[in-house]
Amino acid sequence: MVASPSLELPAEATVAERHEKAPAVGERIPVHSAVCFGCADLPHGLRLESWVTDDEAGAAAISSRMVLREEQQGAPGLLHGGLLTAAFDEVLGSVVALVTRPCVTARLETDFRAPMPIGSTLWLRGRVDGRLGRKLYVSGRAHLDAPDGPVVGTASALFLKVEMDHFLRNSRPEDLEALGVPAERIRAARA
Ligand SMILES: CCCCCCCCCC(=O)SCCNC(=O)CCNC(=O)[C@H](O)C(C)(C)COP(=O)(O)OP(=O)(O)OC[C@H]1O[C@@H](n2cnc3c(N)ncnc32)[C@H](O)[C@@H]1OP(=O)(O)O
Repeated sequence: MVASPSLELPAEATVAERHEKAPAVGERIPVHSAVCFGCADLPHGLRLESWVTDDEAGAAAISSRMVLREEQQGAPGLLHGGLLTAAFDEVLGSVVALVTRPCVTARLETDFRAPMPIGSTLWLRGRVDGRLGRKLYVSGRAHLDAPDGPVVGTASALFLKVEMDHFLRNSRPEDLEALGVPAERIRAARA
């Protein structure tokens, strides 16, 4: 499958290795926010669990697991497609965070290759294919019921490195303050 032009890895892109302070191969990636729909242990969340994995080329890579639950149906008995895209957003965002942070999703393309029955487990993989300036090019695959099970979905995405100001300007002030950001700093970013 050919990615959309803006998702194609440019020839000048370089290998994106893990940051020296990122978790090591085999380590679990911690929940990055207690309210995250993707990784936090919330009743309504995806509850993805992720681990750092090895990569032949030395690029940042992760493996993730997600159990498909009753309340996630689209067609009867099958996973809602948007939730696979949400799962890829989390997995690819998490792998990018091993290289640099903060980053946000600019573009994300999902290919749905086979239905995903409720009750099964998705094993997802994410890899940073390359970096060029602020742009991180990533790809992912979802396997059914085993890390090497049938491929049910693939994704390509572009993430962009942003400054903390992105959140200081756009997140709700009360959420930032709950994280300990001084109100003064929030006001200054919005002035
Ligand atoms: C520890 C953390 C773990 C995280 C895991 C969870 C992951 C969840 C991640 C998310 O879901 S983030 C939420 C969803 N994304 C957003 O809310 C982002 C909303 N969009 C924006 O804020 C801005 O559009 C964005 C920061 C992405 C870009 O604005 P900028 O002003 O910084 O970029 P600019 O427009 O200058 O473009 C920079 C380059 O990127 C390119 N670009 C920007 N948006 C693009 C796009 N959508 N598609 C393709 N290319 C794009 C643009 O063409 C340009 O290319 P060149 O440098 O070659 O000229």
